[in-house]
Amino acid sequence: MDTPDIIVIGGGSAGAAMAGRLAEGGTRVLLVEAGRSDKTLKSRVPALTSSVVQNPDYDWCYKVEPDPSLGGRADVWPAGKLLGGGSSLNGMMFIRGHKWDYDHWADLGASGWDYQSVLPYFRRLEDNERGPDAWRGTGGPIGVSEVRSRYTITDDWIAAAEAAGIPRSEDLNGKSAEGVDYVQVSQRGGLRCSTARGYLEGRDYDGRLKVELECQVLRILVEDGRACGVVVRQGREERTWRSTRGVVLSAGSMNTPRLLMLSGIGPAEHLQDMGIPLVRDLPGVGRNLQDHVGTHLVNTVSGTTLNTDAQGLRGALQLLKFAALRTGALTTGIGHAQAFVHGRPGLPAPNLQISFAAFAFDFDEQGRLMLRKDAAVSTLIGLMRPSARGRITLRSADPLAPPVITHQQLGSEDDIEQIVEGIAIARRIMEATPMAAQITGEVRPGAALDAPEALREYVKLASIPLYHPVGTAKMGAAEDLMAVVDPDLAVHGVEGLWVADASIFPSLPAGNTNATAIMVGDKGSDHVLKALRANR
Ligand SMILES: Cc1cc2nc3c(=O)[nH]c(=O)nc-3n(C[C@H](O)[C@H](O)[C@H](O)COP(=O)(O)OP(=O)(O)OC[C@H]3O[C@@H](n4cnc5c(N)ncnc54)[C@H](O)[C@@H]3O)c2cc1C
Repeated sequence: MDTPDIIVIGGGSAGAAMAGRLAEGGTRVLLVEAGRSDKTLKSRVPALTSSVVQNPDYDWCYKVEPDPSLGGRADVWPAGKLLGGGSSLNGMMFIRGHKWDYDHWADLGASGWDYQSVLPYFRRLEDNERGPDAWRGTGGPIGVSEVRSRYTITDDWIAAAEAAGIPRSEDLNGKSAEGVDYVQVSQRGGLRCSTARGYLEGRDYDGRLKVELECQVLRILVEDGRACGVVVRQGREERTWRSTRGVVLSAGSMNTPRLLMLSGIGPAEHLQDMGIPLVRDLPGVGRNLQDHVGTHLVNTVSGTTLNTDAQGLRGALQLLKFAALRTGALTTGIGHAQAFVHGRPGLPAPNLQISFAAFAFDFDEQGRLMLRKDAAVSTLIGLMRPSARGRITLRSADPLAPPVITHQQLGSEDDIEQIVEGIAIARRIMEATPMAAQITGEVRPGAALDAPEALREYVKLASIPLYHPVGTAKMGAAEDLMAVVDPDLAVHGVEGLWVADASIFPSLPAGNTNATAIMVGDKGSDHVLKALRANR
């Protein structure tokens, strides 16, 4: 390909969708991805996810600053560094979020991103095993399937949740995102269906799409106020690639603000401190960082769970099952059933995601995460609308230096209180029929931890980030000084530059963020195509 029309930076959940759809729409696209190919069993076989997460060959492994709200812990935040990005290493839970979330985006200034406007894109991006209806789609690039690692105890958990008063949802991605149901996963035929697989694999769109791997963009070239190319590092070489119509930045919530700032687009004062010449003062770049946070309830149980299935001969049987039928333990994602609930009255939408898995992890003596050896289940109580807002800044002007990530997962006493309320709901499910008869113990927090104050302390120490960073280049109206892109995803004040990834979310949706990021890439392509047609 000669000079492309558009360069897309980052082939992750949103970027691969963006690049595929732009090429489908007649645009000549160069997709530049820092990571390697996702065509490896480690990514494709669902249960091998743990071999890519926190593996620097496939993961950016960002170390955040010590978080005072988590007792000063400095966690490592994983982020996909391979084609497909997060969609190639995540837990594969496929969930869109609540109607209210998108109507709220529109209220925050993202006009044209209300629920009715995003729904057609959620439908067109998926190939839903449950079939189509007014809310769900078939024939799209992303396979959405039922969990193929089925355990009776998951059915029992759903029944117990109903007995505890949580209504059964027909489809949490359908008419109502409230109640309890099985998880759906982004898989096709028992293998992970990343955006690399869904939008790119085996397709070059009649020569209109070229993908460069292991090629890290160092900065975006802006000349006379217009984005016209990128400076990249491939191997030891540094080079410049130009495009005729512009650049789409889809490098994810940590790298998108980093690249904007390295290119002179961001808070003027910070750029001056870093010695980077200012191209456009946008104070919102890197601000508004949000992430879900959650705490686990872990129970030992009688009967079979994935933990016991992973041992010895049973483990061998699971291997055979996977090889022959693409079912069983090796197809597991991070959750098997889930409930979206209102933890307290008066909320416009559920504030808690309670995810159940028919397995549980523990830490070994070196502090590494290991599957427990006994039959155990885990319930993750996730806070859907945490109050904290963090920040991404540059460490230096060195484009290879990791960014500084400053965040407090638990931003207020009320955040902690909501999780404590969620633990009470999760415990009530375990005490309900038919779960109660199978519970042999509570490992975490531990039955002795019952008093509210003790539980609050537990939440502060045991909560974990859910790896859903969003919002660091937020979309908003022109009059919102902290908005980085407008509702067409165009960067304020720079021609020919768009952002499409989770960084543009004005706020967190209720649920894991991959499906929403893909929707942003897919819908975003229509905004870019519209702009290209208008400026012909
Ligand atoms: C461990 C983990 C588990 C998760 N589990 C789930 C789940 O079960 N369900 C769910 O819905 N969500 C889950 N998520 C979240 C979800 O995967 C992300 O929200 C989503 O992938 C974000 O998409 P994105 O397009 O914004 O960024 P990404 O998918 O991260 O894409 C960014 C891409 O840009 C590339 N890139 C970055 N910088 C450069 C550069 N300078 N030059 C070139 N390329 C660059 C990256 O390598 C990457 O491929 C999980 C995330 C993680 C990390």
